[in-house]
Amino acid sequence: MKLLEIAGLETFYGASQALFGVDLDVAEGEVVALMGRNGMGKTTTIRSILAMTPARAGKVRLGGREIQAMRPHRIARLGIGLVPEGRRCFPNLTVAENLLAAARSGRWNLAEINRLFPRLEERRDQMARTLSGGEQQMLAIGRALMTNPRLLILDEATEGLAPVIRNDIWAVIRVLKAEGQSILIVDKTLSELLPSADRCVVLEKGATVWSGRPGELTPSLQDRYLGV
Ligand SMILES: Nc1ncnc2c1ncn2[C@@H]1O[C@H](COP(=O)(O)OP(=O)(O)OP(=O)(O)O)[C@@H](O)[C@H]1O
Repeated sequence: MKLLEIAGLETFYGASQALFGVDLDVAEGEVVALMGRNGMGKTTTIRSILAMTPARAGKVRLGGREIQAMRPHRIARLGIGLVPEGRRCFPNLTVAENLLAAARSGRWNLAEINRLFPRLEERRDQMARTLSGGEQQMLAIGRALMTNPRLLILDEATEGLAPVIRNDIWAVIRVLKAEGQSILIVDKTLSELLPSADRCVVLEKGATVWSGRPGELTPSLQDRYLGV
């Protein structure tokens, strides 16, 4: 069953069109990599799924229900957890307060997040603004999971982080995948992204131009669609 279905998405920033027909599906339990060079529309697609920048044409369905005309907070409540680019948390709340502020009942609660991210438990009473970049990213992922989303969306979750922290984050993504969490993920490091993805969707100039399994994304396709 398809959890997320996007068809013919077109999105504008003012008069400037950014998306020209994005098609994308995420099945239950699937990890889908949303790919493409800089500026091809990955973040805009994510913003349109959540109606942060609403689409002007096309359909977005979550669990079969059309959501493109809904407000962002309502879409989030229907079960989409976003880890946005730039890892926004409440700087003047503690780690535990940040997590609890996002809580909705389900598999993920404070104890389970602490088990997933032992570093967050060690820092539970620290203000979020005092965390390192990597810890803030863990907190952002923890916050999204605390909403117990049907679909988790990660936009450049490992960007700018030290290798050891990136490894921790990829390990968590593998745990989530093994548990059947549906995930839509944008990440620039193909060597880390491809082994975790079930399927890839490639955007070029705001439109879907290729989709398939990671093993089908040959070096020549990578060069054509993702090379610099
Ligand atoms: N706030 C904005 N106002 C106007 N144009 C924008 C805005 N944000 C993005 N765009 C434009 O929309 C297009 C798609 O950008 P988007 O950020 O979605 O790409 P991306 O694939 O996520 O790129 P990156 O990998 O650099 O984050 C680009 O041409 C970009 O310049």
